[in-house]
This record gives sequence, C-alpha cells and structure tokens, in this order.
Amino acid sequence: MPPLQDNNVQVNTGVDNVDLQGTMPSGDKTHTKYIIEMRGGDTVQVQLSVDGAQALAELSPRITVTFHNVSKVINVPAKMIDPSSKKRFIERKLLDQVSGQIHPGQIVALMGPSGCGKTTLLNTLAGRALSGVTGDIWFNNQRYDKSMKRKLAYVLQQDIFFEQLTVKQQLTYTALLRLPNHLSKQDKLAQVEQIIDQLRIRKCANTPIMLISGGEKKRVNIGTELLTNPSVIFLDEPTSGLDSTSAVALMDVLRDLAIQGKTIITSIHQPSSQIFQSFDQLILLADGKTIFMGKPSDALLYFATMGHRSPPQYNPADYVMDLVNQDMTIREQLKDAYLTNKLVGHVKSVSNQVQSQTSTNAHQYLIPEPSGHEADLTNPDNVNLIPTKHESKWPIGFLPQMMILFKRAFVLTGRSQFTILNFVQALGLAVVSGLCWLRMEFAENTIPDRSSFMFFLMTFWPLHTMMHGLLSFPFERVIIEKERASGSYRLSSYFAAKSLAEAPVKLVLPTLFLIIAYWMANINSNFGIFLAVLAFQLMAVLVAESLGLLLGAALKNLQHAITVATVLLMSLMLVGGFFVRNLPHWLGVWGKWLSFFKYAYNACLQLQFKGGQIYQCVDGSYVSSCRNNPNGTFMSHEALEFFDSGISIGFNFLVLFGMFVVFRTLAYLSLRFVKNHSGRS
Ligand SMILES: Nc1ncnc2c1ncn2[C@@H]1O[C@H](COP(=O)(O)OP(=O)(O)OP(=O)(O)O)[C@@H](O)[C@H]1O
Repeated sequence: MPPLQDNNVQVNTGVDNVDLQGTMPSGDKTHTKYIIEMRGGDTVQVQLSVDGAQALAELSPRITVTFHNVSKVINVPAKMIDPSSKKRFIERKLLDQVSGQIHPGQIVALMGPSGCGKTTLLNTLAGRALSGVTGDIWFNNQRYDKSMKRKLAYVLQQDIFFEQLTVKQQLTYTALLRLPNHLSKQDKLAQVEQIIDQLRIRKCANTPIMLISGGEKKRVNIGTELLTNPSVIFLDEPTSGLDSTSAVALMDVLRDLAIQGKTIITSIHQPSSQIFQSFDQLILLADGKTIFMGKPSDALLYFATMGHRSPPQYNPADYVMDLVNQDMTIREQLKDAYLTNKLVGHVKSVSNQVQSQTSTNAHQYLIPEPSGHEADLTNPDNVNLIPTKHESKWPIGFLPQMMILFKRAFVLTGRSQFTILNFVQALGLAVVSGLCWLRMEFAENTIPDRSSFMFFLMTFWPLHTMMHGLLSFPFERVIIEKERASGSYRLSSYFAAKSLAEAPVKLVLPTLFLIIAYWMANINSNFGIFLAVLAFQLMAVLVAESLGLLLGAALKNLQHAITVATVLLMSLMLVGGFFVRNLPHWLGVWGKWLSFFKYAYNACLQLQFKGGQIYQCVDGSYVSSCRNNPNGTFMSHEALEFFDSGISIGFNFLVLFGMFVVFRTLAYLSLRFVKNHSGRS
C-alpha cells in the first residue's frame, strides 16, 4: 500500500472503483478517518487504522467463480415418492450438468420455479452439502477447500439471529469472532460501523432485532456476512417477504458491493422489472437444468425465437416465470432448445466455418458456457485462496472465542431469565413455602414435614431448570449451525461459554428461594448446614439442567424431548422411593442409584438432622427412643432411623458431581453429532 498523504490519496485496497480519501487527525498517527466514496456518489465514513484497512482489503481478493457440468444426485427414501414402491431408496437428480462463470463485480440471478434447484445450486457453489455432487467448481484457479469458507459469504433465506440482541450487538459479536487476530479490536469495531453505514441500518442500530422491520432484518443478515469482507456473496432469495421499495433498496446495496469487486450470486423468486433488468447475468433453471443463461434484457428475445412472445407492457420477469411454470412439454422444449443453442453457440465461437443447422440464431442471446478446463488461470488477481499450513483454521483462538461467546451468552441469558416475572416467581414461591412450613418446632411430629420440605426443595428447582435446559438447544441450534457453517467458532468454545455463562443466572433464583424459605421454615440454625444444603440444591439444579440439555440436544424433535423428559422424571421419582417405601426389590435396587433427586434429598435429610440439635419427643411414632418416654427428648440424628439414608453426605455429592460431568459431556457430544435437519441440500 502506498504511504498515506494528507488528502485525496488513492489507496490500493484490491477493490475497484473505491477511492479512499484520508485525512490524518493531528496527534494520532495510527488511525485515519477515511471517507469512502462509492460510484453512486454515496459516502461512508469510517475510522480504520492504516494496518486495519490493509488487513481487511487483503481478506478480499477478487474471485471468479467457474462451474462446469455440476450435477447433484441424492437418494430419497422411495416411500416419499411412491408409497407402493418396494425399493428403499430412489435416486433423484437435483442438478443436471449446470455450467457457468461469474466474474467479480457481477450480480448473477438464479431464477426458476419453486423446487427447480436454485438453493441446491447456491449451496453447491458455496461448498455446502456437497455429497452427491459431481462436476467442477473453481474459485479463480483453485478448487473449493474448506479453508476458503471465510472468503465466501452465504446469506440464508431465513434471517436467523438471537433476536434479543440489538443490531449493533449482533454485528459486534460477529466481528469480534470472525475477523482475524491481526486486526485490533478498534479496527473490528470500525468495521462494524462501516457495515452499519454501508447497509443503511444506522437508525435501527440500537434496536433489538426482534423489533426491526423485515427489510432491516434482511440487511442485518447480509451485514453479518459482510463483516469479514468476503469476496463472493451467495444470497438465497434475499428479497422474499420485502415490499418493492425495500427490495430495490437492498439491490442498491448489492450493487454497491459489486462495484467494490465482490462476486454476487443470488437466487430470486419474482423480481420487479427494475430489479430484473439490473442483473448482469440471469441463469434460468427448470428441474435442475439450465434453460437460459444470458443477459436479462436478452431473455425475452431468446424465448421469442422459439415462438414464446411476451405480451407488451408485461413484466419480463413475470413472463419468464410464467413460461417456465408452464406444462412439462414446454419445459422439455426449453431444456432441449438450450442444449442445442449452447452447442451451436459453442461451435460457432470455436469455428466460424461451421453453420448452424437450426433455423434460429437464438444462441446469440446466450452467454457461452465455460469449458471444462476454463478455470480463471489468467486472472492477474490470482492469489492463493487456501491459507498456508501455519495459518489457523479459526480467525481467533479458543480462549478469545470463549470469552466473546461467554459475554454473549451472559447477555442473552440475563435478558431471558433475569426478568421481573422470574424474580416474582422465585420470591412468591419462597414466601408461600415459608408460610406452609412456618417455624417448624424441633419436635418429633415435624419429622415428616421436614422430610417433605427437603423433597420439595430438591425437586422443584431441578425440574424447573431441567425444562429450561430442554428448550435451550432446540431453539439455539439453528443459529449455532448457521454460525458454524460460516466457520465462526469451535463448538467446544460455544459449549464451554454457554455452560459457564448460564450457571450463575440459573443458580441465583434457587439461592434466593432457599435463603427465604429455609429460615422461615426453621430447618437448622447452623449456618454451615444452610450452606451445605444450598450446595446440594445447586448441584441438583446443575445435574438436572445437564440432563435437560442432553435430551434437547439428542432428540431432534422438541415434542419427543418433552415426552421423554416427562416419562424419565416421573420414573426417576418413583424408583427413587419417594412415593413407595416398599419398592419391589429388583426395581428399588437399581432405581435408587439412578435417581439424582435421591442423592440430593438423602444428603439434605442428613444435613438437616445434623448438629446435635435437641428434639422434643411426642408419641414415639418416628423415633424409637421416644416410644417409652413420650415427654423426653432425643438428639436430631436419631430422626434418621426413620429414613433409609444409608449413603454418606460426601458420597452423595460425588455421585451428583459424576452425573453432572457425564450428562454435560453427553450433551456436548449429542450437539456435535446429532444433526438438526437431515442434510437438506
Ligand atoms: N435432502 C433432500 N431430500 C429430498 N428432496 C430434496 C432434498 N433437498 C432438496 N430436495 C428437493 O430438491 C428440489 C430442489 O430444491 P431447492 O430447495 O434447491 O429448490 P428451489 O428452487 O430453491 O425452491 P424454492 O424456490 O421453493 O426455494 C426440490 O424439489 C426439493 O424438494
């Protein structure tokens, strides 16, 4: 990069048509305010360090995408197609020999009827869901490699975010996670500001995503992917659900990006004529095959050569879509015509002597397809798109990833769980419980009530937390999968961060509950015992949460997860011996080992009757030494003879801790290996 002068310097950013005009603020030699002028006349102000601007520019080499004879075949369960079929699977061709070439600075539209394979082609070109794919795909002169992920952005059709975050928070967390280590934090934040301006979302920057409009959400979705300054941008129906003004505004944003040298490929459903004409290239698909590839303005002329003339004053995009939505015969005719015309065009371009035998010159409206060896080997911008071995697969290390994800999880959990409603629930229930067990005397007849207090304590909060845990992954998973598909972070950092960030939030309310209910009920006046009961309660909460996370991660269907959780919990309570004292031996023997409620309850019972408290005898129903002396007293630990609490307090804790570790590990493994959806193309 040439040295910056005070004004109007041209900086080589590797990006066309963008002049970086710098003014160096006095006293600061490391940061420079740039006014970036776009071709359309818009200006964007950012404050990036000189090194930061260079590092960002280096992230984005110009890339030509070439694909040749790309096909995709999947095996579909035969019953899905023909219920009477005897076969297990039937082959289905989703893409059939599709070819094309897209250059930097171009916006290419993929159009066609619903189910024609637009998303499949986008996914395939973007290196996603590659099983069953044949053919060649090049990025400049290189074939797809996972490590190119960071240069390719994929904007999904659905706007998937943590909607409680504000627009700026969403972009900031993404920038901190996805921009590489050698950019300073200030530069990452400057990049966020730049994207906010570039996508014209400044006025909603501090609004939670759940409150912004559909068009703004779409721009945030695009902005999230643009933060890393990718070279190629794939968009799946970005205008769907937008009104025509928002759609045009969005296309303006895409045009700005194309002007910067990005290669843009977007599927689109029913564009207005203005948007339709603005594409540089149109690829029309039907049943996975190309039926037209050329300039949008040539599409009507091309179809007219086959006798399909658009009525005057008709939106060309509508006409084209009507045509490809016609019956099978017309679609087959269009597919065959494309095959013939592309051959004619190819032959003509190779040798002018060969004359077409077809009666039309339709081929002149088609863009010639690249031949198999036509990767962009001559592109002067060719740089190695695959990082060298010593470059990490991840933009930042495990610990920084974990810290950022920790902050995000903390903010999110805080917002969803530290609500007034949850506090009212905890405090209200604590007072009601305290009133029910109010100031129990230290007397023999309170032994069953003291036991039921512990039972309530060790079941209510664990059950409550388990249900929260159960819902956690089914909702977050789709966001995590999206973020991980773009190579944002390791699953292990996410999991560790989530576990650490959510624990304090999960533990505050049960602690508050216990502080109130325990002392109102007069359980045991020893403060050490109170702390030990609290530790067991919190341990039980963590074990239950882990079990909830495990079920939520292992079972793809939330309904199934809830059903399994209910059956499991009730069974664990029953076999734990809480309701039936004389369980059949064969059931009780293993049952008491499985029930995590049992361990926490057992330990707390022992704790409650510890400390040498003197109890008053009543009628000897529970304590044998009172039988002959109803007016006497007994030591609190004698109450335990009524219960089957054989295991020591320490051992109970160890088992609970072991269960916590096992359930958490299994939850992580399930999240890693059980996929949310069955690999839709
Ligand atoms: N994993 C899969 N199993 C079965 N069928 C699939 C799978 N993935 C894709 N398909 C089928 O492949 C065809 C192409 O799907 P694709 O999503 O690419 O279409 P599309 O053109 O993007 O459609 P739309 O415009 O409705 O989004 C559809 O008929 C779809 O049902």
